[in-house]
Amino acid sequence: MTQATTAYNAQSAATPYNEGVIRNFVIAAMFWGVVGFLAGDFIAWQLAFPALNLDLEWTTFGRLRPVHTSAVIFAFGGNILIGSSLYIVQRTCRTGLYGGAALGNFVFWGYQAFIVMAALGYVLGITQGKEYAEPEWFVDLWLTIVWVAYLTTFVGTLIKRREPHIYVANWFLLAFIVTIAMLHLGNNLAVPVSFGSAKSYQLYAGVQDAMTQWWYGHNAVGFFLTAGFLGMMYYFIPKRAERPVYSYRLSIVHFWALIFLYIWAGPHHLHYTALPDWTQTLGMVFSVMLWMPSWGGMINGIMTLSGAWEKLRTDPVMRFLVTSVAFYGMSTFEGPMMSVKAVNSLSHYTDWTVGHVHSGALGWVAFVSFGAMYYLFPVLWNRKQLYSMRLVSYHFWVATIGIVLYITAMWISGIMQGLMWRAYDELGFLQYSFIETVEAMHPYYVIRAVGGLLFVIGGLIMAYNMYRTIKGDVRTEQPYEAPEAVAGAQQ
Ligand code: HEM
Ligand code: HEM
Ligand SMILES: [Cu+2]
Repeated sequence: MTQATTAYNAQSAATPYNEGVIRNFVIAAMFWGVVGFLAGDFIAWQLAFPALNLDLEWTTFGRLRPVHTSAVIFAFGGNILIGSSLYIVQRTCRTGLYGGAALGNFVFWGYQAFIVMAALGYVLGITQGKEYAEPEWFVDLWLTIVWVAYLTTFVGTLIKRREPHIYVANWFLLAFIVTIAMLHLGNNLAVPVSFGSAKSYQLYAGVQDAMTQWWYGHNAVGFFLTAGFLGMMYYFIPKRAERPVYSYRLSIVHFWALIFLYIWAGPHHLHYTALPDWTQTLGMVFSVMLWMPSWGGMINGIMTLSGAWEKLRTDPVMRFLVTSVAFYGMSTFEGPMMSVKAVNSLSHYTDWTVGHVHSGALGWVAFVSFGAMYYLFPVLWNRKQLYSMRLVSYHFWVATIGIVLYITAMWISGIMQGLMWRAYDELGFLQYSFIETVEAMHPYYVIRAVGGLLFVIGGLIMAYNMYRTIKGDVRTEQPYEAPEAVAGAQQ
């Protein structure tokens, strides 16, 4: 350990960081992660074998699908985002949480209550039917209160910082918090039928409603699934690699470019709909431009490792972090390509979209979270090291194979689906009936579900490793037995 880090640790030991709250968020992320992955794999098997709908209204694909998407995005992703943002803001500002444990715990329990209310609602059929914004008005109101508390504790901590500079990770995290608040309010303007009723109607109608919904949906990707996780990347990769960010200037340039461009790209979800054509073209153009700042982020993340590439071999936690950035690069190349109208006319409504989603969701969002969580376990529970580096490595490979199976199956089935839908015979009739295209998907749905199963198994390996680390156990193993570089990086 260098002298500088020793000095830093001595100082941080004297600073009252609130870590109990962070520990809760990390445990919750692990728990909801496993729940969300299981739900995802279950609906994947349902698509392959419809009998698994069990003929009960509560267990149909239609009701369980939003349980999956909300569990992985808001419960798993949300908990690790809020948890690590409150960790990062304290460390980089060298001060404790504004509002202390009381406000932090309110945010924690309030957020869990939101998740439970949302999920129960879906299973019971209470939904406003907007993708990624399914919860009804009363759940939305509750989330608004919790989110304001979250914003308060984050900004309050920034304001009372003891470090003059606001580190760039906090810029991304603040952009995430503020923009999600704006999207949530804008997209959920609805009037309940009565105060006793769970049902509400949107203020907008028709194409305005669609545009508002995809302004929201697209920017939920941009600010929940991207900006927030970039904040995590900017903290955990340099920490774990023990090197500074490759280019601080690039981080600032791509920050402003990203937030400016993302907001305009929503119409790429509504190509060839009733949306005015110029709006679709605008969305397409901004999406293609978005490729550049996205790759700026990727380059910055990966190049931070320059001079320390051997860590990819020696440190499986680093492997998670860097692979996640590579997947980020891949999905942000695929996205702009799919935004081009000619490509979208083939990909839209097909499994290609689902494959794109999961290369971003599994490869980027989940992997960067896994890396951050493996970093945090020993730090938050005051352990010298993880229980087992070997298990981290197994998790990495099992999950990576799972992702590859998932996205390659979806590329093939998606493109096949698109081509079959547009195939005409020599008389000008459609060559395939819809059910024939559904039958053709079957083998790929099985492959995807097997890939998903591997991803779930990886999650369970991680949960076990976490449990043993918290208990304070250390597994005797080679070659990862407390290598000095790795143990040092965990301080
Ligand atoms: C075990 C891992 C996973 C499996 C097996 C899985 C499976 C599925 C399935 C079968 C669907 C429905 C696709 C359809 O309607 O045709 C879906 C949708 C979705 N999943 Fe996952 N998923 C997994 C993990 C994740 C994670 C970790 C995230 C996010 C962080 C995620 C985000 C989504 C989203 C956003 C959708 C909606 C996609 C769309 O509407 O195009 N999934 N998932
Ligand atoms: C430059 C970046 C990106 C662009 C331009 C982009 C573009 C697109 C396009 C064109 C679609 C298909 C719309 C359709 O035909 O219905 C799509 C869907 C989607 N993308 Fe991306 N994408 C990008 C990055 C990402 C990343 C990094 C993630 C995940 C972390 C992601 C998550 C999603 C989701 C969840 C959907 C499905 C929405 C739905 O229909 O439910 N995207 N994206
Ligand atoms: Cu989009």
